[in-house]
Amino acid sequence: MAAVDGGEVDHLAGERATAHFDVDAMKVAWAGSRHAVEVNDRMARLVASDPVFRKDTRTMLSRKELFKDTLKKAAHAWKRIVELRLTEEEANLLRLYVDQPGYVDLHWGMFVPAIKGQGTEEQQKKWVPMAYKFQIIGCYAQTELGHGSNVQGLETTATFDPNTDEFVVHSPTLTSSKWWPGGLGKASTHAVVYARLITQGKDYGIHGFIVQLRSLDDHSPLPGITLGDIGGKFGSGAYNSMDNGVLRFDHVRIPRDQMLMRLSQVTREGKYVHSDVPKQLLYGTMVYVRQTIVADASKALSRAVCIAVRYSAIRKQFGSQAGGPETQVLNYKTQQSRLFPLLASAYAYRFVGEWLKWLYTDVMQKLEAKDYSTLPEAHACTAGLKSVTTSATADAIEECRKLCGGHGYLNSSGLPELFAVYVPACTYEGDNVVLLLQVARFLMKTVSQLASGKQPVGTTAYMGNIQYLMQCKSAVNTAGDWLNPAAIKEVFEARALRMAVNCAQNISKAPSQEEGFSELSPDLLESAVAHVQLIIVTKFFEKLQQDIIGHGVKEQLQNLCNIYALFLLHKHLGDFLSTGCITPKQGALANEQLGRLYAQVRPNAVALVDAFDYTDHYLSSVLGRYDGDVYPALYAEAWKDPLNETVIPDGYQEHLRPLLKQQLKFSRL
Ligand SMILES: CCCCCCCC/C=C\CCCC(=O)SCCNC(=O)CCNC(=O)[C@H](O)C(C)(C)COP(=O)(O)OP(=O)(O)OC[C@H]1O[C@@H](n2cnc3c(N)ncnc32)[C@H](O)[C@@H]1OP(=O)(O)O
Ligand SMILES: Cc1cc2nc3c(=O)[nH]c(=O)nc-3n(C[C@H](O)[C@H](O)[C@H](O)COP(=O)(O)OP(=O)(O)OC[C@H]3O[C@@H](n4cnc5c(N)ncnc54)[C@H](O)[C@@H]3O)c2cc1C
Repeated sequence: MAAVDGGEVDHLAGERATAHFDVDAMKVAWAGSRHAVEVNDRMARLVASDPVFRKDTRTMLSRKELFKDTLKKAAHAWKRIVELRLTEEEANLLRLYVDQPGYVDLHWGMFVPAIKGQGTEEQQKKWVPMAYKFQIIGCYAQTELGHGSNVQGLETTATFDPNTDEFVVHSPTLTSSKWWPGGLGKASTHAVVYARLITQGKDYGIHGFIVQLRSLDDHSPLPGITLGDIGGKFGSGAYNSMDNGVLRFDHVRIPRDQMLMRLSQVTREGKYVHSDVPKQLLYGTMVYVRQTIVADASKALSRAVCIAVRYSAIRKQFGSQAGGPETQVLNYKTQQSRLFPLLASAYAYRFVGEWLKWLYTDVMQKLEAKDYSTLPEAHACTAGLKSVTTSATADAIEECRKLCGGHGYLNSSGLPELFAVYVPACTYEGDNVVLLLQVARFLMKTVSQLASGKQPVGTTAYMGNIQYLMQCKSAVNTAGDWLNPAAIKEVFEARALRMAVNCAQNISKAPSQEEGFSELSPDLLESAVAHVQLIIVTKFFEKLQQDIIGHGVKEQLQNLCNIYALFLLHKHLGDFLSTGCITPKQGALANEQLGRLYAQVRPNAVALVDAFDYTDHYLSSVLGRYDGDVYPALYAEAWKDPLNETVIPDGYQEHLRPLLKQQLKFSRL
């Protein structure tokens, strides 16, 4: 029996009516422009209305069915992109709303950018058009079974043979097997492979090579190549749609011109020539993707928050007096204090992601003009923001699941799958701890340069104010004083600088810089987090300085910005107190102010998540439905489970009936 009574429409109408701001204008602030709202909306609806892109039974598919479904969706998406002559912007959004990890993510997200970033113009002319037309499918094969974080430790070799003008690509050990590349397992025909370049008997370290893996006629692996999928991953559905792969080379020959030669070259004679560019540009594709991952964090977090806010407005528990209505769980202060900082974080990550995109574009333009001065900062910002936003988002999705009580644990809530898909973001594209240590290294370098009088710039410019920031005391006297951006910025700057200087001083006491860094690494992580949080807070304040249009929009964003900053202050109170930036009393005032801000957000909460403008298809959650008609949807969804296809379950005859009918009795009974 699967029938349910029909629900009423828009159970959240009352919530929407209490909003104090123009939701359409907030959509523009969130998306970045009116054009962005329009194109997002159009692509989301295009996907939602196409039956091929349905995903409501995804978690019930077997791995093989899921993978085939992913191939079907990718091919259909491509067909629609071509038929409708979509622009690159539209095509990217269409893929985003299809919302199923697959080989295309790595093809467009890493294979093409690697060739564009590290290939010569000639190589780009040859390979990029084929990739753009899907005549070849590519992946990014860097990580190996034995080494991922330590890129310099990769073992795969590419040895130049001057007799044939070829490289011989080889996997010398089991641990040198490529392991993890998405799209490699079953779909890719080509890969950008990272391997140690050996020529004239010398090892020149890691370089990129384009290697064909599979026949373009029948998709079979080429001679000398062993490859396959690495196996099932965390969660049902989720990232199992992706064919993360294993790859081994047995002396596979490729032409010399398939080494990506923009940064360094091997001549016909086998001479190694390095161009006049920093060798770290080899890591350029990772920097590019880390930047996109920050924007993705706000997407994933806002989805989870949208589900949790809408459901919390529908769900009622306790508080009924004499048969009166129960209390919406969103009215509980504990629910607000857990949920609203996540709502604020979604907005914060959205705006810092926007800024990071700008920074990345700016750095790329400078690189074109052979100005490499901003590369270290770009690396530190992308690494740090990738790390902080993905860790917080993964935790936040799990918190949203708990905020939805028992129903959050159902696949139909959308939250388990969202978590399972999202959580590897803390590991891929650089383990979050490894990346934070890169930020710490950058900070220690900056601190050491302060002594020599070098003025720090960009996101470390605040460190130049060292005389003041090392000794300042917050002047906050009332809870309301914490609404002053200057008061917040000052304590975040002082905390970050003091933590960095403390680390630098303690490192200098160690026998060597290296030993000191290693010994102090847990503190260095916290110092890096403090610096990155300062960046996020600062960029939110800077966003508020921009021209923000629409009734009440700026006020809402101000509230969210203050919540984001004061929530961090409350969470990391120990840092602020131990560095002497604030007093315990000031910490308590910040908390008092937070409570007031939550009360101001409460009537706007549903409208603030509506501003994300997500379709029900994209949210994929019975709890997060736009109309709030949760219970009939939950009820109907249960009946779709394969277990409910029959009234009597498979296995009854073999295992249940004999048990129920058994004559044997325990002697003691
Ligand atoms: C719209 C498109 C979206 C597509 C998104 C698709 C998503 C699909 C999902 C998943 C894809 C996942 C793909 C992957 O995971 S690919 C593999 C990623 N692997 C890693 O990230 C490895 C991490 N490790 C490293 O990056 C490096 O090994 C390292 C940790 C940085 C250390 O490198 P190394 O040993 O060479 O260097 P040092 O620490 O000694 O540093 C030397 C100096 O170089 C500077 N540096 C390091 N990295 C960079 C960089 N990227 N850019 C610029 N500069 C860099 C470092 O700061 C040192 O500088 P110094 O001045 O101190 O000498
Ligand atoms: C879903 C998914 C998709 C992926 N896709 C791709 C892909 O398309 N292409 C590709 O090439 N790779 C891919 N990867 C691989 C990914 O980039 C690596 O797994 C990642 O870089 C982490 O490296 P690792 O696995 O070697 O972790 P490890 O470095 O082995 O990490 C293990 C632990 O050691 C710690 N650790 C490591 N080094 C240090 C240090 N110096 N100091 C302190 N702690 C340390 C880490 O913090 C972690 O806790 C993917 C991985 C996943 C999970």
